[in-house]
Amino acid sequence: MSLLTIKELTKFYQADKVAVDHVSFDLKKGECLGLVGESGCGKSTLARCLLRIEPIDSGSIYFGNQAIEHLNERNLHLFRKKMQIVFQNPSAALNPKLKVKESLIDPYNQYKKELDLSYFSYTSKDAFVKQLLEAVGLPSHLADQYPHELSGGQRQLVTIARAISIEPELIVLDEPTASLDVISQKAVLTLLTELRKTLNLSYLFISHDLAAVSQMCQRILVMKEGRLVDEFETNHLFDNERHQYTKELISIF
Ligand SMILES: Nc1ncnc2c1ncn2[C@@H]1O[C@H](COP(=O)(O)OP(=O)(O)OP(=O)(O)O)[C@@H](O)[C@H]1O
Repeated sequence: MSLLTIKELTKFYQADKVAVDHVSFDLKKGECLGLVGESGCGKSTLARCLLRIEPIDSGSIYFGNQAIEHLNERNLHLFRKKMQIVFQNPSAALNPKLKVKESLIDPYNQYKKELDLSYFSYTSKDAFVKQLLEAVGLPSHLADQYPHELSGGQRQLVTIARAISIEPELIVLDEPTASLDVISQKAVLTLLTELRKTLNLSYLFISHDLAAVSQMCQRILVMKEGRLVDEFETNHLFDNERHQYTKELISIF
């Protein structure tokens, strides 16, 4: 069953500069779908468009059976709680003036009226924050610290804890390990794989790193200059019929 279906999505920044060009794909429930391509090819723009963070110029976005491309903010609220994003730079994603526990509780406060949590349970703010930190392997004392007191890897784990706190159905991971050292990268990817199974999540995993994508994902989309040029099951990565650009990406990974 498709969780997300994108049809002919197109986004211009200027009249003559297309960032996303008639992109179509679907993401199945429970899947980790990879999106690779070089810097500037339009990956992040596509992510922001499909989450309705940015307006689109044409095309359709279906979450389940519901077209969401024209919904107003009020009607989008219900869908926003089902879709979360983890950005590349955790320092920019966390408010430096808020303690970790304040950042972690924010999505819960926004959506609590509509939430029906099955994995986490809310008895008190402190107990909820503790569960979230435990879920990503962070010690509970970090709840009272500020982002600048954490390492880059810890900060990214906090943004992941925040994203899973409302048990979304889909998480868009936009280069979630790009700002981390190799050891933290591996830890974050391992954690994300475990969380997907435990919380029954679906991921759109965006990266320029084909090695990381092929390790995490069952299926891969390849983007070049705003267009999807290749789409395949990961076990067909090395097949001969791969697009020339995919072969170029393979040769450098
Ligand atoms: N807010 C914006 N205003 C104008 N042009 C933009 C804006 N955001 C992105 N672009 C342009 O759109 C194109 C796609 O950018 P985008 O950030 O989506 O690429 P990307 O594949 O995610 O790159 P990276 O891997 O470096 O993050 C680029 O040419 C970029 O310069």
